[in-house]
Amino acid sequence: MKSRHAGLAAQTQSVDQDKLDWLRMAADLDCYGAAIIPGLLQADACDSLAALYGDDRHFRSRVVMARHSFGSGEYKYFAYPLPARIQELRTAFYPPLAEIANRWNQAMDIAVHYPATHEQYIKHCHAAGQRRPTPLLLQYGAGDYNCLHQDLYGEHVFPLQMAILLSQPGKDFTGGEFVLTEQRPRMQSRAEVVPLEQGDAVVFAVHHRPMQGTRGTYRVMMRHGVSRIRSGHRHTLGIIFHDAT
Ligand SMILES: O=C(O)CCC(=O)C(=O)O
Ligand SMILES: [Fe+2]
Repeated sequence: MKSRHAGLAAQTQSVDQDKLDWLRMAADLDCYGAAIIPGLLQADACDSLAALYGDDRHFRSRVVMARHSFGSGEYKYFAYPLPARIQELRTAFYPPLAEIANRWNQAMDIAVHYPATHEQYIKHCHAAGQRRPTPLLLQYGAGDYNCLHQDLYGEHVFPLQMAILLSQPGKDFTGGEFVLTEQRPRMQSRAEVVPLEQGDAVVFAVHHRPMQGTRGTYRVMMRHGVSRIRSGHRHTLGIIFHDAT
């Protein structure tokens, strides 16, 4: 067990290893469907990523959430080539998350196996017509919110994704909590609020995860969203590992 998780950490060399506790993260993902990575990005890195929002050369499209009843606020999908830091995060986090995803698929009896590297995985997406990049920057103002949803963009779904809070709660904005819900079969939904500081990442299940019950393993449906921003502005970087049709 120990060596397997040491192996996980060794694969994310371009991110600060001291910040990563894969044993805890894997356990949190198994128990709650989400895990926090405290202080993944420094404040200046957060600020410069958030500042990209105004420069349309980095993006392939802009979505005004209210137009699609997704909530209120807006986001932009990055274009290829992704900014270096984002490409690096996507590549570095994929291998350890693929190990967890493969373990989950085994537990849920799903016959899909994720390859070891993101480069290999994205080739599968592209071959299946999912060629458009999905990393995104989100921007919310006072009164905005993000409805509970799942980021599915085609047949190929990598079951874990990551969001990094780029703004500072209490200073840049108030409200705007990251929220997850889980729907267990024939049971009422449970909500989980994920407390994030600026630069923290949350890794979470995209659409479902296995849960050990008394009569075996079952699938829990997961959704995520953001509660209403009470004041100020909030930016998030979203890293989704599959591409879109
Ligand atoms: O703004 C947030 O915290 C949520 C972003 C989101 O929905 C995503 O990254 O997929
Ligand atoms: Fe999302």
